[in-house]
Amino acid sequence: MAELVFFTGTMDSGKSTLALQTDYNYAARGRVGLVFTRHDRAGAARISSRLGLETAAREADETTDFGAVVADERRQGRPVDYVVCDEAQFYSPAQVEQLARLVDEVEIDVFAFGITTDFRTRLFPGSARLLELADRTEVLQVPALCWCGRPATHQARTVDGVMVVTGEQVVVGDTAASAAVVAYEVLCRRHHMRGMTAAAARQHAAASDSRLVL
Ligand SMILES: Nc1ncnc2c1ncn2[C@@H]1O[C@H](COP(=O)(O)OP(=O)(O)O)[C@@H](O)[C@H]1O
Ligand SMILES: Cc1cn([C@H]2C[C@H](O)[C@@H](COP(=O)(O)O)O2)c(=O)[nH]c1=O
Repeated sequence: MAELVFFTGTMDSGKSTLALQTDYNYAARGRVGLVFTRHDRAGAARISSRLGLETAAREADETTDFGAVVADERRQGRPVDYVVCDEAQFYSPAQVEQLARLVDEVEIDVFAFGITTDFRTRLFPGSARLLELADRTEVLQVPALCWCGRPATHQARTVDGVMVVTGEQVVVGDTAASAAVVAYEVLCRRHHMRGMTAAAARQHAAASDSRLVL
């Protein structure tokens, strides 16, 4: 029985790595898949993992109709056994519905990978639809950690190192501290709600130390 599975976790929890592994393992057994992504950090039509793997993929944009793409492949005599969708938070709810129909009507497995919430802790529309429709939602097993050591559950956006809570929902970026002006940091809920990034915690600690000295 085909399934729609949503693999989720914070940024940096291994989703793209798992997407690439999933495709590799299915392809190794002779199954034929289509691999999609949207707005990967490495650029259009790429899937990149922080473990160093990177591969070509099909870029899904807002006009992509997954049902039509699969039908087209089949018309040209190419079978499609499964579909891998990375950065699925960026897909529209309508596109997630197309993926669900591929599972139900064409018996194709769909493996979607993405974060659930944005930097304001609000669901991405595509992720909300995946949570609503998936046969299974799997949370990645090795969590990224907040600076305090708790498993991270949310991601903060920083602009020039300072956490922000307003802005466009979609801004492609990385968790690396060396990243450009806009970067992301994974946090536990407690520290996200307090606006306490690692840098803010260090400043807070330094200010407390200097008060003790005075
Ligand atoms: N040098 C490294 N050695 C071991 N594991 C690493 C290394 N660099 C990154 N990773 C692993 O890769 C994970 C991030 O993988 P990635 O697929 O890019 O995540 P996501 O797609 O969820 O953002 C990290 O949580 C970490 O476990
Ligand atoms: C929180 C948040 C993230 N993004 C972007 C930043 C990255 O380009 C991707 C997540 O990639 P990953 O493979 O899970 O690391 O999403 C965004 O656009 N808006 C946000 O609020």
